[in-house]
Amino acid sequence: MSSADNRRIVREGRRNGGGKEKGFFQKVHSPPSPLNDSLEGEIQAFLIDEDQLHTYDDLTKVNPVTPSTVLKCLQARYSVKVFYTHAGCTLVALNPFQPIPDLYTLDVMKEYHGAPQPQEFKPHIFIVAEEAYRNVQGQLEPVNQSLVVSGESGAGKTWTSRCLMKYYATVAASSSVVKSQDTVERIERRVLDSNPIMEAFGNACTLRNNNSSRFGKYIQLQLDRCQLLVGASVQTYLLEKSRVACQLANERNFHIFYQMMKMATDEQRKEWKMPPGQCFVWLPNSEKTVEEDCFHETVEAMVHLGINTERQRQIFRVRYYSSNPQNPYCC
Ligand SMILES: Nc1ncnc2c1ncn2[C@@H]1O[C@H](COP(=O)(O)OP(=O)(O)OP(=O)(O)O)[C@@H](O)[C@H]1O
Repeated sequence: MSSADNRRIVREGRRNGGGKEKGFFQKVHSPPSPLNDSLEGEIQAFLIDEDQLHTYDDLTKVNPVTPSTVLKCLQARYSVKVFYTHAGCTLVALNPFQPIPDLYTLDVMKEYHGAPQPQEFKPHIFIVAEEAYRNVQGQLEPVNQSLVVSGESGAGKTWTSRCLMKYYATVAASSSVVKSQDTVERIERRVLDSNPIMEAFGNACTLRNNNSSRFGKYIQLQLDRCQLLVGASVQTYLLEKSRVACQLANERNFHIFYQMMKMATDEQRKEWKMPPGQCFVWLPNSEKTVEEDCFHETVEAMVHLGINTERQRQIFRVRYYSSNPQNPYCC
């Protein structure tokens, strides 16, 4: 998918614990008028049927469309563990903040991919993925597709992007094309392996999110005329470089530094001049263990992406200015 001939937007939402107190539902203050009275009446009439609110799988069907009716519907859906809702051509995804294993299995992917009309299934990120995939095959010429994933920090954008990449790495893979089987498999693997690398070098633990992306990314997946994945590229932008030198209290530097510090072999420590137990002022909160402190996974992904040992050594080499006995970077 690339430039914007056809765009769908996935909007991510954090659920703030809900409730008016936290601004999830905000009352609109406006002077009383007959029009406002009748709108208020319509809203009340709509909301009275509380048991039905979760059944609205498209927010355009909500009537009247107001912040309170829309948010009440989303809240009702969330409370029955339904996390996706259409809003016309946009999909609203709420973050469940817990694993929902059955929602993203291979079988579910196959179901959406194989369905004659996937949009008739219940709202899911795989509907968006599948529609874009089908739209690539234009009537005359292939048509580029774009998916925009937006939302506040912690809303689930990284998660959703991973889901989309997994989906395409699965459905755009071919088991029937013998000639390029190896290549295709390698490309799928590489597409997925780009995630742990980008997250190790570009994500950090923040107050809002243990695995917060500190950069934006534009991922391009390239398909051939048979709709098979043949290439991918990632452009990154606006990396929060200042985090290397300076982090907010209770936040951390980029994951990669902690991964190196915690998981390096004796040989690597020697080479990187990083004795065990040494701590650095610019690597605060290293005692906090996050799931992402996984150096082996990063290195394995680098190998799959063709980054050889010598290149890895260049990347990981730590510059250590030992000439200054009062080195400000160590504590
Ligand atoms: N659909 C989901 N199912 C289970 N967990 C989810 C889902 N969406 C998000 N999460 C979890 O919520 C947390 C925050 O999600 P994520 O890192 O994707 O947010 P983000 O929008 O990319 O944030 P940031 O802008 O800070 O990078 C992660 O721990 C992620 O695993």
